[in-house]
Amino acid sequence: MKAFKNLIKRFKIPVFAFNQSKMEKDSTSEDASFTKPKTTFQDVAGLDEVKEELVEVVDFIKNPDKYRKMGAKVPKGILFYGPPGTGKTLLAASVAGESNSAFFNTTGSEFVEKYVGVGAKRVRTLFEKARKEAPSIIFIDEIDAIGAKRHLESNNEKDQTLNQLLVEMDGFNKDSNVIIIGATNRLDLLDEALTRPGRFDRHIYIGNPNYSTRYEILKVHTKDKPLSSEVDLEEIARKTHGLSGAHLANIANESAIIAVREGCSQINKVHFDKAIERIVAGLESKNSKLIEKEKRIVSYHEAGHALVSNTLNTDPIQKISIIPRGQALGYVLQLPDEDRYIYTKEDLMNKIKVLFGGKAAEDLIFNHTSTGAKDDLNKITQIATQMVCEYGMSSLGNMTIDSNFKAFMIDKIQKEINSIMNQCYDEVVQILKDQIEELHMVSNYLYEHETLTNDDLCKILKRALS
Ligand SMILES: Nc1ncnc2c1ncn2[C@@H]1O[C@H](COP(=O)(O)OP(=O)(O)OP(=O)(O)O)[C@@H](O)[C@H]1O
Ligand SMILES: [Zn+2]
Repeated sequence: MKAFKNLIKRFKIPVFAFNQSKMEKDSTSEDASFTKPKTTFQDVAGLDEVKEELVEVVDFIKNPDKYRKMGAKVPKGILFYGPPGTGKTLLAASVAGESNSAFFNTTGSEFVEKYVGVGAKRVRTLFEKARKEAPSIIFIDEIDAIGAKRHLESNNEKDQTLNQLLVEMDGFNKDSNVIIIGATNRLDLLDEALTRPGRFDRHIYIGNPNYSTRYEILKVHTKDKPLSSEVDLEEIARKTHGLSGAHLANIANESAIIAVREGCSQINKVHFDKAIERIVAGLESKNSKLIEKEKRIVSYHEAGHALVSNTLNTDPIQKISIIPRGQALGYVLQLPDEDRYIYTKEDLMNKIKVLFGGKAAEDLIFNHTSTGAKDDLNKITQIATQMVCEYGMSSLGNMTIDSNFKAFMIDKIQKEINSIMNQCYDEVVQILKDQIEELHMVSNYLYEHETLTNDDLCKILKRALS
């Protein structure tokens, strides 16, 4: 038994999943306990853009006067949203660690009680305590448990709890130096009262990690573990597309446990493979070949969007990713250069063409389309319909067609919509055929790196020219 314990120690297998060893309990008052985490931004791998934003928050907590003198508004509420296990709690703890604040780690469901008034009282106590211990960070995980839209279900107790939270946030003394960080997997479920300016008004998306971030996360979680020399973390990062940071932490931990079980003194490649298999099998029955194939398809799909957008000189692409996000397979983040309210016919046609870029690329390369184009097709149909029925941009002439009229003209409308869509689609296919080499290059880049910025795209296209 002693030998086993020593092995556990050697592999640094944590007894608690969360970095408990880095936390010091300072208080155990039943209703509102807090810790002083030692977690820093260094414990959070990747997520550089998010950390950059949070550095400012940390500075604010440390030097509130500097900002107040300038009349700058205190950030009060920050909302992290995105899929589970992506480091939201870890980030909140690291803000507390970096700023040496008291960390109140709570969950929305803790406040939801059977008895009316109990949740509200808990919120009150929590804020009182946080103000007393300031600077403090109040972290509320699964904030949707109390902050879901109020009209969806009438629950007196929940409403009271949410109201109390709003009252506390509004009543914040400007000098109190308490920051609340909420986390949710579903931003869309939250009551607008919570997300409006002055409350949780900074929304930060935290998504699943890309290849290089997965590599960094693996490094963090194996740093104190004895790895045998043939273990290749880059290869493991490549194999774990679509997994979250929590999954990766789990894989590192699981492989250590397997190594202990097998009586080995180091963690080897086989241990990792077994651990990956176990974690992935627990998630879905997909085998890795299927995942690879999907990844190929999505890479071409997103590369198609990007190339068409670039060719037509529409709003520049900010970032493309093939990491699944919600229902969409991959996504293209396109930022308009300026806020626009008026679009010409050409603008709208271009929008349709960029949207067709994904489907056209799939058709061209694989000779068939996946279900991943559904979202694009929805948008295309909507724009084309508006062009015909609302903006007078078809050969039906300068007229708007309301729903009464539509029933009589449905065939004609359909014909116009089809003609717009076909014209756009054919042009897009031609654009992609003309740049088939570029399409392969961009797609390969995406497959490998999983994200692509506008700069990356420009570099690839320049290389294609030379
Ligand atoms: N970027 C990262 N760097 C290092 N470790 C990470 C990272 N992301 C996740 N982890 C690991 O995954 C564990 C779980 O992450 P965390 O609890 O912060 O996720 P979460 O987004 O709050 O999840 P949930 O939505 O389920 O509450 C962390 O304790 C850490 O070990
Ligand atoms: Zn698409």
